[in-house]
Amino acid sequence: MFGLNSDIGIDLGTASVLVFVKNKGIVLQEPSVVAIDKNTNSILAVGQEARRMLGRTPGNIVAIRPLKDGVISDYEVTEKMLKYFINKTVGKKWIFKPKIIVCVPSGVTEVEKRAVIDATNEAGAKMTYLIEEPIAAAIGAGLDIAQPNGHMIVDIGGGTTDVAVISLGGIVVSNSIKVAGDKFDEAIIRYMRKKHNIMIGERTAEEMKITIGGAYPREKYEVMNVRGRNLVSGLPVNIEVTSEEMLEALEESIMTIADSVHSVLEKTPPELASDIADQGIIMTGGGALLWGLDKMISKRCGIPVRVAENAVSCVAKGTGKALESLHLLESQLKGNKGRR
Ligand SMILES: Nc1ncnc2c1ncn2[C@@H]1O[C@H](COP(=O)(O)OP(=O)(O)OP(=O)(O)O)[C@@H](O)[C@H]1O
Repeated sequence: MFGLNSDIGIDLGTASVLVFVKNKGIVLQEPSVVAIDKNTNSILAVGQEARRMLGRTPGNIVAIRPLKDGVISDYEVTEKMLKYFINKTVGKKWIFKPKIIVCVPSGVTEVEKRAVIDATNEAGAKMTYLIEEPIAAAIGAGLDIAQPNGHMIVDIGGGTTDVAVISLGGIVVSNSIKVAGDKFDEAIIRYMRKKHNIMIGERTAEEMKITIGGAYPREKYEVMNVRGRNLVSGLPVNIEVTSEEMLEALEESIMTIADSVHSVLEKTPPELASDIADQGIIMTGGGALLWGLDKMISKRCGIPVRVAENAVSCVAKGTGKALESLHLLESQLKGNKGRR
């Protein structure tokens, strides 16, 4: 427990949830997965423990990812998951309920924003504020976004890729697409089915992406032994897959992301575009760690690209920093009072 009045920042992601507690830093990082007993509708596990059950549950148990494409797809389960993580980080007994800042992708609709605010309020917030992911990512990456200077952030998560040009603390041009880490995994699953007649699970696909996946040719081939089920015989098989094959599997999704960056650059006012050309593009989010993605985007756009330090935790860190200056931001952030 972290005291009786700990305001918190939450990176409520499709793949993972990170919680930042004021004066403590990031105290929780867990997968956004909840395991539920269908017979009793009770929660069996949340986070890491529930993730281990994905694809491995008997009939009465379902392991659910309640967010899809960066937004809430199962409201009730999201609320339960949030409640669990909030209790885990600030304890169950508050004298004062915490103020909570939650990140949302830049393209979300008013209805989607409302769902995040309501779920967070129901989970126990005194007041919920929303911050756009690229702004949080930029702050977390250590950029001084308050200056009249253009920065480009490409935040690649599990469900969404947010591309934004930021200046004077606000977003000038942006684009949010539903192509990110999850789509990479789906592309690998499709590739394995088509090319090798093998069915693999989500977790295997993610492991392949992290181990041998890439967006740019490597100097030396990497090989991975992959286990799946042969679609013809129905039996388990082992095959070797190379990093070259992964380039083919991921090409379409990678090009969609590179095109999105390119199109935002095309719409960027010239002064800001020249700032970005000087300083380079900053990539954040877990998806930014895909091998060679920075090189690939740099080649496509002709601008240097670098992956931020601790790319996965930038958004949560930025949310935390916003929390520290909540009194200054209160008028800018979209807020809503908790109901209880
Ligand atoms: N080393 C790596 N190489 C490639 N992909 C990676 C690596 N590490 C993590 N990822 C991918 O990053 C994605 C998760 O990133 P992150 O935690 O930033 O997403 P999120 O904030 O939950 O999602 P979103 O912002 O879209 O809601 C997953 O698809 C994961 O597989």
